Amino acid sequence: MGSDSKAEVIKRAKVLMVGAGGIGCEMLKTLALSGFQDIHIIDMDTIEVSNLNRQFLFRQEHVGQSKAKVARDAVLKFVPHINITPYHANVKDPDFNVNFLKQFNVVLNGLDNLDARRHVNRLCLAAEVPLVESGTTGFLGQVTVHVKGRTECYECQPKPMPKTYPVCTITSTPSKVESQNQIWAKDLLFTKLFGDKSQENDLFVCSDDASNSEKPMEDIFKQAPDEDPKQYGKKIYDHVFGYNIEAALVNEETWKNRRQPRPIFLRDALPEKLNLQNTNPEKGCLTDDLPLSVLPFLSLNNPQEVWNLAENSRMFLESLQLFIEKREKDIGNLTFDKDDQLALEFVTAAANIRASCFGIPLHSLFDSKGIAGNIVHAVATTNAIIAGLIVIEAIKVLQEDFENCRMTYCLEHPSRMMLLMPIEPFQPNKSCYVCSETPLLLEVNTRTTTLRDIVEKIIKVKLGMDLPMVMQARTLIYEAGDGLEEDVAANYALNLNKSLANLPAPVTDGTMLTVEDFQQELKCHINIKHRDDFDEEKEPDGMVLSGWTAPEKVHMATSNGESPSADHQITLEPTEPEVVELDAEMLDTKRKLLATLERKENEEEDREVLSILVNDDDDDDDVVLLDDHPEANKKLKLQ
Ligand SMILES: Nc1ncnc2c1ncn2[C@@H]1O[C@H](COP(=O)(O)OP(=O)(O)OP(=O)(O)O)[C@@H](O)[C@H]1O
Ligand SMILES: [Zn+2]
Repeated sequence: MGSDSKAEVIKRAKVLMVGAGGIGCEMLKTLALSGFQDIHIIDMDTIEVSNLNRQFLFRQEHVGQSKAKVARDAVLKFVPHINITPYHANVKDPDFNVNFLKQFNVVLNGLDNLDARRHVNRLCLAAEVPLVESGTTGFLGQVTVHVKGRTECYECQPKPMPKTYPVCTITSTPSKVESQNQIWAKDLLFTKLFGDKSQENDLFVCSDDASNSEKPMEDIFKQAPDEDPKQYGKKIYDHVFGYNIEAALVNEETWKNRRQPRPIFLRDALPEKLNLQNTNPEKGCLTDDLPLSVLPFLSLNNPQEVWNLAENSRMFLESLQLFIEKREKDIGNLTFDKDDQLALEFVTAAANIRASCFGIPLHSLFDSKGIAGNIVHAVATTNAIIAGLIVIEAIKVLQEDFENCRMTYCLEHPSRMMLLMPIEPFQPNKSCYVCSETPLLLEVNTRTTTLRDIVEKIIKVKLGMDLPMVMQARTLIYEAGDGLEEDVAANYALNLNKSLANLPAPVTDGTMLTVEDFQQELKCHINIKHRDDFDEEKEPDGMVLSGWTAPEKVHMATSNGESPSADHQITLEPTEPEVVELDAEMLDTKRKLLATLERKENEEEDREVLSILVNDDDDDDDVVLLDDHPEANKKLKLQ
């Protein structure tokens, strides 16, 4: 496609979009309006009410339907004569293998988790298809370009662990991102009970049982004047953790690709005698000096402790009751504040009960405070800008104009008068175990560590392989998968429980293991180094893996979802714009910041795409206006 004109490459391109959420909806619209004719979309999710505020291709009547399919139908309404092929599926399904990917000219990610991003990165490397990767968190975002052999791959550099959390799908599918339950508890339930009651959300959904009740559904959250607060609390409990979950289960489409939740009713969570026990603080015990709290009355004094389901259930009921009895005048005006002790107790309990429904880890009050206090709301405009930049980069890739490809960071505050910071893509990292053959090093006690530890904690979790095969020299010591012969599977099961040194082909100091995942077409080598002792605090796994891109803790709040894209280079600290400049100076010499005032050859073309994404009638579509700039209204050209 190299020497062809832009219009031609766009017309002939076959593109794969992964993710039809916040970024994905914007991206599909921009692709279609830019002239792309053949677009495939994979998304495993169904539409939630909480998506509607920014995933503008979806409407209320689409709730519960496949995102990929509804996005296709919505776009075909305004661009009817193009081909859009939706797949309501997980990109990790074996159908989307390397051969499937090879049919595409470019892959565009609009994902929200590290796991799927790593998987797509590996498929793209194996299929030799360029990848444009993206992520947003609030006002921050980034687009990066990954071309095998030319630029670093998505996994060449460590990924920061986000300290902030996106507002995610908070209604029926919190299977991956644990913070989703905190968001659900504070933004939906807390608000519904104690804040703006008119807020529209999925909480009204009832199972048939509940909807048979005489009261209209809206009334469920309203406490009747003569209603006992305890009874009211029990009713809310059963509604949100029992009937709502039952109702969500009805839509089989939603659970096709994920684990089903279990409804929890109060009678199952709390033995009747505890349920009846009146722990609610006697009015005399509560003084104005102390913050309202249920903790002392339930003897839950350690904020680091994770409460069990019964404790969470009691906390839920007691804190709700206390709100009603002691803070009646605030009700209707409250928004969650992590420093409001009672609110935090309520939100922690509600989030944990919901996590129990979904079989995901619960959090202590302490952790919950961190999570609930650090949630970043998705900003539709950031998604639109990022989607536009993805399309701009995709076009450069299709034209094989790799020289001009840029990784672009969207900042919250201008730095060097720029809100969009373009950076030349980096060279591949020669010691990346994903895109180069460099072996990893694993320090481990080979006498005490089992093969299972290595497979689960290292190969699956750290290296992100799904169906690994492990070889010691020529001996196959483990293989995952369903189609194994019975005796072979039994043999591997035995191996899993053996320590490394006791395997049929012993793994000891100096051994090199070969690990391969056929689906991802990823093979890597692990050199084993025996070590007797490990620091329990710093090395709790009893193993140290070097040479992989471990998550790093940095200040940046990144990514559309739980993990960021390639973003290790810059510390985006909104209150200190100069940080960008300082950090940039420390970058490799090849890593240059580019002055965006400089007009580029392809600026005219980029402008067309940007005008689609900004979607504004005025002809300033191609510019970014900077806040607080001394030269008011000075306009910077986007590169
Ligand atoms: N493994 C996967 N296979 C297919 N689609 C995936 C996979 N992982 C994530 N996705 C999709 O990527 C999209 C990410 O979009 P986005 O971050 O806007 O998420 P969301 O769940 O729609 O919204 P939010 O999380 O902000 O509430 C989602 O629609 C999600 O279904
Ligand atoms: Zn790499």
